[in-house]
Amino acid sequence: MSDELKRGLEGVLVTESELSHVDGEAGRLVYRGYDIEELARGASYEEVLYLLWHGSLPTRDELDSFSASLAAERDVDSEVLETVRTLADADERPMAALRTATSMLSAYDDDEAVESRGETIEQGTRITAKVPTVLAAFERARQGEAPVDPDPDLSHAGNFLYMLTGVEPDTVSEETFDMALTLHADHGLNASTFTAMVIGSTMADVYSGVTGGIGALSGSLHGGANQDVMELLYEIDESSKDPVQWVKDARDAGRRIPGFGHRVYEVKDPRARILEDKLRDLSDSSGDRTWLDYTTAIEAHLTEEGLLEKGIAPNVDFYSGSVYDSMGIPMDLFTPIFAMSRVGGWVAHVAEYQEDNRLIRPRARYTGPESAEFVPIDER
Ligand SMILES: CC(=O)SCCNC(=O)CCNC(=O)[C@H](O)C(C)(C)COP(=O)(O)OP(=O)(O)OC[C@H]1O[C@@H](n2cnc3c(N)ncnc32)[C@H](O)[C@@H]1OP(=O)(O)O
Ligand SMILES: O=C([O-])CC(=O)C(=O)O
Repeated sequence: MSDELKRGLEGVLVTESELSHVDGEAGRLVYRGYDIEELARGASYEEVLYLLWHGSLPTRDELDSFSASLAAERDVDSEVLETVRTLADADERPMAALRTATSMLSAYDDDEAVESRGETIEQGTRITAKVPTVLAAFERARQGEAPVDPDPDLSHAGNFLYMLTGVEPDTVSEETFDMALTLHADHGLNASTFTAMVIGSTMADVYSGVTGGIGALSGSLHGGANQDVMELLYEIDESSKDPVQWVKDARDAGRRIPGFGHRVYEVKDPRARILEDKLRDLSDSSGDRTWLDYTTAIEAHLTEEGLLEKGIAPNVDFYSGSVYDSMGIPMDLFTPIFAMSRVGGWVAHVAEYQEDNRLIRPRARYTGPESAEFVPIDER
């Protein structure tokens, strides 16, 4: 047994996976061999889910029946929606509300235990289908509006935007959102996926894994960074300072820049490249270049400062927020939207790992005293 200590499990291999490969040196991401650029531009989120869960890209017929099975599971029990409203009234943060409601969904699922890959995928299908309904209902409740029933004829992306606003989205918004879902669907053993896998490795149900995944994703070092980036951009805008000066001051004050740095990528994240292109398209068509100008100026400055040379480059969270903001989506929904996509990856990894399951249980090097004399409470 090795006594080498790897803090943060950096570089530690814990399993084999056929799902996604993050090539940190080349800045390349593939899902089951397919380049993320090609999938983002050519495949829908439903196709990507099918690929991750079933091993190959679907034919048209396979996609139609898969999409229909997902759409058929979108309805959420009224008691869960009632709780969602209570959470919105209590001003709960959207990620925390999503975590609570996802956990509650299991009470309305008759098949709680999962005993095979097929059952994991079936339960995962129900959760993946219901998460957008919960999230949209939460946002509607915050706006004092009733939830909008899901529309089974709309795509996963289109239906979410519809449930959020009550209006069918235009093609550009639907395609942009669908692309964002594809980009966020999976990413090797990131912290939230590993969390879901650890939970799955005890043979707990999928609700537990997804609930844990949402909790892990919410933090500012992980998915929470997309909201932090947007807050930073608004802070710059409201300060009326030059973005480069703002970043210089932030760096002088020892602040980390959210949306920069990654445990695996040593170069710019390929998803950030794609989202930057999308932001450019959206800015060109709206004529508002504010976020594009700020983000590109910050990136150029940090490159000049030598951060990129040190391997601290823009990650997916640096450009995603500006894209969502350009679509009129509230800032604190960015991380829940990340979760709504990543649930597909969590389910895929749990299903894959459980096929040849081994309980995940690492060790800590004990540094406390070996022997301490116990003193009863009243004598301390
Ligand atoms: C979807 C995602 O989860 S993508 C990541 C989203 N998170 C963020 O964007 C938050 C900002 N980034 C970070 O905090 C980090 O880069 C992490 C947590 C993502 C990865 O961190 P780690 O692999 O643990 O690297 P670590 O924290 O040890 O940083 C290594 C060095 O880079 C520096 N660094 C890392 N990120 C940043 C940053 N955003 N801004 C400035 N410096 C940074 C650290 O200060 C450290 O420098 P040092 O060696 O001189 O002390
Ligand atoms: O891989 C990681 O550590 C974080 C990340 O980019 C993701 O989860 O998408």
